[in-house]
Amino acid sequence: MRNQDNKPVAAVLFDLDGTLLDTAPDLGAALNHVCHLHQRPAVPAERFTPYASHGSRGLLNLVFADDIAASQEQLLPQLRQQFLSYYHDNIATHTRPYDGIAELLAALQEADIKVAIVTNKPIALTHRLLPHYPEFAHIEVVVGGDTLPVAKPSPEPLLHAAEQLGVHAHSCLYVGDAERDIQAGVNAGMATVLAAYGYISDEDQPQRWGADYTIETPQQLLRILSVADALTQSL
Ligand SMILES: O=C(O)COP(=O)(O)O
Repeated sequence: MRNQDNKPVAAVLFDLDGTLLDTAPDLGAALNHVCHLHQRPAVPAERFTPYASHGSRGLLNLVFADDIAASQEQLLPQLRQQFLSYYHDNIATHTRPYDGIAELLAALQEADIKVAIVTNKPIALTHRLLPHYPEFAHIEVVVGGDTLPVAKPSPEPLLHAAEQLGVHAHSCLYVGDAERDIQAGVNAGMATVLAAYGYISDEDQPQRWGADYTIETPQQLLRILSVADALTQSL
């Protein structure tokens, strides 16, 4: 694949939740822990999974939106602390890379395409989570939601990752499953790929997000890279 300047892609930047890792089961368990503490019924997976890319606040809002609003946000820090404390202690119980991610990352490595992770997950939790998965061991550039003063949809975290990788933003591809991911990629001047296998809810209208490409499986990313033919033979 070539970018607007007809240059090959030098780096692929990935969102984490809903793109590389299926984190929803552990995030949902944290939500249900908070529900239990507050005597609320547990939320089924089909209800929380589409919101798993929206962070602790997005998930807590599924149950506690009215309470948070009625308390004028006073309740949020307590709920968030309860959520994050449980998640910290149970971060990699059910979380797994999506099928094909290990092969995709290996193929990119073989093709000398650099890779980084740009997530809105707090960086301390990200660094706690990633070592559970050996397929990410070679990824040195990881930008979290609080690495900089601003998070996605700001382009800054993506530009920071490109700088760390030593590549121009225009030669990067950003892959993510949420509107803020596509906005951040567009704002950063990167080509954008919507991971349609991730966490997308019925309220979302991903066809309006303006992604340059859409993939239904991680392997499909190779098809949209100029190296696809050579690499897919090695898969
Ligand atoms: O934890 C979040 O806020 C979302 O994380 P993500 O950016 O990797 O989807």
